[in-house]
Amino acid sequence: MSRHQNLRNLDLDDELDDFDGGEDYEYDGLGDGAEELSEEDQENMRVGTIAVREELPPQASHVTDKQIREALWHYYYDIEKSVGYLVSTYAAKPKAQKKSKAQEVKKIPVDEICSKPFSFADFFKDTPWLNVPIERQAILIPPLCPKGGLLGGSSDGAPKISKLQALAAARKKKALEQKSSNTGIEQPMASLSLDQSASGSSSEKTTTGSSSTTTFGTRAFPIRKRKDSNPHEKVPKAPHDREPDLPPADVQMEMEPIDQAEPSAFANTMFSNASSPPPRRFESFFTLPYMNAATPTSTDPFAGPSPDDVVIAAQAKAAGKGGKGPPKTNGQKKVDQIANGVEALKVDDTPKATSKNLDVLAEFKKSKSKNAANFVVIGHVDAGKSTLMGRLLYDLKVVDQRTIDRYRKEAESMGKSSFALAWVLDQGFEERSRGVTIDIAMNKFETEKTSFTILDAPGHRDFIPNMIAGAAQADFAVLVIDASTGSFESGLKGQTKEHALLVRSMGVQRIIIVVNKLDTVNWSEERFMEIQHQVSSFLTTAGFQAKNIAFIPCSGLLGDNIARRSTEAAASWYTGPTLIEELDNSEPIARALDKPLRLTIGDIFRGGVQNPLSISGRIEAGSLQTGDALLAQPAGQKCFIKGLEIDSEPVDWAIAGQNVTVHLSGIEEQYLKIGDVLSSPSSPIQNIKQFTAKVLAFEFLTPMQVDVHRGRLHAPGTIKEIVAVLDKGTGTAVGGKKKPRIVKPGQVVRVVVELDVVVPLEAPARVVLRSNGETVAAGLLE
Ligand SMILES: Nc1nc2c(ncn2[C@@H]2O[C@H](COP(=O)(O)OP(=O)(O)OP(=O)(O)O)[C@@H](O)[C@H]2O)c(=O)[nH]1
Repeated sequence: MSRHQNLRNLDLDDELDDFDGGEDYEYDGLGDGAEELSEEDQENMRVGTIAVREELPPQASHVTDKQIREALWHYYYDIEKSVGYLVSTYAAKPKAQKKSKAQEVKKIPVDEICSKPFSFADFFKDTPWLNVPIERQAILIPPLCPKGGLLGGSSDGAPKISKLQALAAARKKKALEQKSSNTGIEQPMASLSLDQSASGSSSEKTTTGSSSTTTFGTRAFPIRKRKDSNPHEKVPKAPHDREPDLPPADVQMEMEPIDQAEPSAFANTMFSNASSPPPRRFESFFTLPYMNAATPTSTDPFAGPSPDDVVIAAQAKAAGKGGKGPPKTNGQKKVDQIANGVEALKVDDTPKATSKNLDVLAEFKKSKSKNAANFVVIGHVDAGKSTLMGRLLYDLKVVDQRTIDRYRKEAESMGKSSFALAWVLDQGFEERSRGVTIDIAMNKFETEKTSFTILDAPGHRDFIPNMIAGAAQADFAVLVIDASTGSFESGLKGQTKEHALLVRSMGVQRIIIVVNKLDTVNWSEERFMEIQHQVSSFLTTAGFQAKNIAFIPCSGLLGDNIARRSTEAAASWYTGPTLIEELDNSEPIARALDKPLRLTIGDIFRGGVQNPLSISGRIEAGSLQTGDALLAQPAGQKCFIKGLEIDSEPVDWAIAGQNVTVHLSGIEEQYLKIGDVLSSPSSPIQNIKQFTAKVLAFEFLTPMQVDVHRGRLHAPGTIKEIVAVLDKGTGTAVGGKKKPRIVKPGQVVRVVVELDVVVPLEAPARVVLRSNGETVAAGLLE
């Protein structure tokens, strides 16, 4: 196995067992010192060097062992490629072969060629008439589209004139006309005027130039409509508004008196002189909406105050500052009046905090509300997570029979009948058509003691960020394992381990393992025990305490051991609790009720009539009530709570652990994004650009670029420094003062991460570091 395969097949358990305490090591496979290579690599290198040496041709015999080793390293011990590389790089190039006589070109002195008189007969002597050898024939490639010519079309058989010719002809003609100054002479060019073209027979117009005839009528390609150069002049239109046929653009320019474009302000300033005709006013062309006859017009566009000046002056006046401005015109006064009116109409929309000033903690104690617990459902793709939760909701009558029947019908029509239960959670079209969960699905159900929120996380590795968002809100996890033959094993290599490690490193302590799809292995107790054995040893290595791990054999599809005990005879060996019983056994979770408010935005809703801007999320710490002021970070914008909802019911207050919808006022939508944090302005969360965290490495870590995830917050950053490798048990630094430059998977390290942007983060936030789509580490801010 090469070093690369080694890395891919790395077994975390073995790595943890082999871990020597985090000594530094530097890896330079290309150094001469073979001691830096693994034993396997050294052996590969030795055998490879001998093999390459044997394969090398004599002219490459001078290649050194070092060069051979470099080539082997580069080509992953591929002998053939290494030899090829060495020969092409180091072997002496074969001397240029002597050219054969036939190839030799006889050099004829230039003088000789030039002095010889040229003879066509000689030149074509080997190509008898009409029998030119194929290799000497020219190939004519017809143009893909009709050749572009003058605007106005082709000349249809008549000799074509170029643009330049047409222009020259027109100029010549004009000059002649001027010379003759005979007003009675028919001016042929006048026939090209727009008026004429519009009124005459439109299909064919003939113009006779001094030397050529151009037919406008048959167009080989569409012409671009030429803008009427004199828009204020009314051009009689042909009946039915038919577009007149136009002459070539450049010819037309000669014929018509051209409305010159008005020089730019810059040109006017630079080049205008007294003799220049006064620039034409645009007002004569277009009536602009804000112009009327009463508005005084001036030839100097900058003579009066600009619209901005008008508004600024009006505002200054309204504020009582601009009393001593220059005398104002009637028009300006009018504008001022309007501006003042608008100012007077302006409503002060600063929301008034109509708080009931409740003692939320006392209200909470009084309310005797049930325990609230969030759990995240994790596991490898297709382990049956959504089906299991759909079944759970169905058996608890949270979802009715009619809905399930409808899902079943719809799923059947898409050829995915086995996904009907999963559709209770997978609501998106893509999720349903692809049969995979993409985003976190939130559903609620209640047992006697507890009100649960299910966070159904996607199993697919592409959606790990969504899974992280779910894990960040979870009090405990339900890990679903597909027990069917082969699936457990592939799941273990896939997301089963990654998910379990992620939730643990994010602070989740309790985990329930659902050994699912046991119906596919006929409820084999042996299979269950085998899975239990392997998974529990992995979980304890990952840091879960044995007392916080529970295993339940289930079939999500059929509903065995979920809300009811299995009636299968083959499953009679199991006498433990059902999944619901196990969930209900969970101890109440201690909440940070009396800490400052922290609410991470999980979703943003906009456009409601009564509540144009609302957010939802889980209160991580503290409490809030209607009328409270909030601070949205990182934007640093203050806002107010207009209303609160829990489970779509309006409430006056909410407390840590609850998922809440907050209707906001006093803030623009642009200041809020998913992952932002709402806190109380008196104890705000700080925006930071750098943090230190204690993380568990899942992959090799070096100072490298990473994406930092905290719930739904994602931000790019860099591991700036690996401060120390830590002892997993005690958390103290090991390996002396020397800072490690690389961290092995399985090591716990303290790292300093610098972010590209400021984000609201504080200890002990759970963070996950990802790189190139892989989770590389996860842990807690210090
Ligand atoms: N035989 C059997 N099949 C099951 C069971 N549970 C789920 N399945 C099937 O497994 C397939 C995948 O189920 P899902 O519930 O979509 O799996 P998932 O883990 O939610 O998938 P992702 O969310 O995409 O990771 C579906 O065809 C289910 O019908 C079970 O207990 N027994």
